[in-house]
Amino acid sequence: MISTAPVKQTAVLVSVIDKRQNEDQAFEYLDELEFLASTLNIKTKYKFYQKLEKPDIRTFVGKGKLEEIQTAVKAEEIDIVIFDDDLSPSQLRNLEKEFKVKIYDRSLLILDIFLKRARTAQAKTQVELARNEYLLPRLTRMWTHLERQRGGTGTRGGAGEKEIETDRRMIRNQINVLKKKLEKIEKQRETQRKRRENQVRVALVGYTNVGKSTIMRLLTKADVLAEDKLFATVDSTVRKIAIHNIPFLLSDTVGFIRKLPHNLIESFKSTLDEVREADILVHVVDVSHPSFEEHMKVVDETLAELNAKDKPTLIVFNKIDQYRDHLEHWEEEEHGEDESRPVSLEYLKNSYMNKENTSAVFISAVNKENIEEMRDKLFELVKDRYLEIYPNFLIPDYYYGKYEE
Ligand SMILES: Nc1nc2c(ncn2[C@@H]2O[C@H](COP(=O)(O)OP(=O)(O)OP(=O)(O)O)[C@@H](O)[C@H]2O)c(=O)[nH]1
Ligand SMILES: [Mg+2]
Repeated sequence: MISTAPVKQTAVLVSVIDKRQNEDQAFEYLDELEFLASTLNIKTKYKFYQKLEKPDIRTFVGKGKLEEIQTAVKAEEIDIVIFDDDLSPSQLRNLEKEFKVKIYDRSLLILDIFLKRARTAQAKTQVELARNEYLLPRLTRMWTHLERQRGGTGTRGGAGEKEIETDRRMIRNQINVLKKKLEKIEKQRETQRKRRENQVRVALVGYTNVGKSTIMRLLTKADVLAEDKLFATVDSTVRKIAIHNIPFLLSDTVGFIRKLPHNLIESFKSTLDEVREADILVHVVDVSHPSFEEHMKVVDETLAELNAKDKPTLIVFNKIDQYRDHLEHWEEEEHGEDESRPVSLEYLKNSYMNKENTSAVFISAVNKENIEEMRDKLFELVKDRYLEIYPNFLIPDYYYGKYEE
C-alpha cells in the first residue's frame, strides 16, 4: 500500500548573532524562523546559532559549527537546512556541497510562503516575479537540484554550462513576461484608485500575525481570513465601512517582518501603495509578544522606506487578554534575581497613551474588549480628514469629545 499523505519535511535552523545581541534574542529569532518554517509545513528538529562579528563569507558559520550541524543532519536524516539570513549564491553552493540536502535562506522561505498564500492575480504575479529575480543568480544550484532529482549525476556529466545558460534565458524571458503582466494589472488598479480619490482611506499595518485581519473582520464583519500563521494575508483587501455615519475605506495589508526580502518589497510596491496612499494608519501591535517593541521598530522602518511614516496614526495594542495570561504565568513560575518582572498593563498604558501626538488604545480583538473605544478613536482621525475633503459636512455635536479630557 502506498500512502498519499504528504510527509512532513524536517529541518535544522541556523542563525548568526553579533556581539551586540544576547542569547534571548538568538532564541527569539530562531523561534520566529521556526514559525515561518511551520507555515510551510516544515518541522524543526534542531536550532543552532553562532556568535560571529559577521557571517562567514564562504559558509555562513565557522568550520566547527558546520561539523556540528552536519552531525545532526546525518543522524536525523534532515531534509532541509534553513539559514536566518540571506545567503550569497556562492555561500548557497558551498553549503549545498557540504550538507548535500536542500538549503533555504530566509528570503526563499518567505518567498515560498508568499507563493503559497497569494490569491489574487496581482499578488501571484508579484511573488512569481520576486522569486524569479531571486533565483536568477542562484541558478547553478537549482540546476544541480534538478539533476539530482533525475537521479543522474555523472551520467550527463553534471550541470553543463550550456544547460544553465538555457535555463537562465528561460527565467529572464519569464521575468519580462511577468513584468508586462503586472503593468497591465496595475493600470487597471490605477483607474480603481482614481475612483477612490474623494474618500478617506485607512490602512491597517503591523508586524505579521498581530491581528490585523481579525480587527478588519471585527470592523467590517467581512469574511477575512485570520489564522495563527505568518503571512495569512498576502493580498490587500479593501472594504467600505462607516463609523457614526462617516464613511471610509479600510484596507487590510500584508504584514511586515524583520528582513523582508528586498525583491519582495520591490514587486509588492503597488500592493503597498495601499499603505502609501492611505490618509490614516492603524498600526496594530501584538502587545503580548516579548519583542513587541522591536516589532514596532521594524514596522516604523518599513513605513519610512515607503515614505508613509508621518501620517496620522492610531496605535492599537492588541491581545491584552494574552498579555494578562503571560503575566499570570510569570507570577506562578520561579525566576532568578536578574530577571525583571514584566510591567503591568497599566504601566504600559500610561507610558504609551501619554505620548504627545499619538493616539493609542489597548484592546483584545478576540475577546472584543475596548472595541468601542478603538472605534471612537479611529473616528476622531477619520472625521478630521473627512472634514478636509468635505468642509461643509456637519457632524452632530454628540459625537465630539467622548474621550477627550
Ligand atoms: N489571544 C488573542 N489572539 C488574537 C487576538 N487577535 C488576534 N488573535 C489571533 O492571532 C492570530 C493572527 O491573527 P490575524 O488576524 O490573522 O493576524 P494578521 O495580523 O492579519 O496576520 P498576517 O495576515 O499573517 O500578517 C490568529 O490566530 C488570531 O486568532 C487577541 O486579541 N487575542
Ligand atoms: Mg492578515
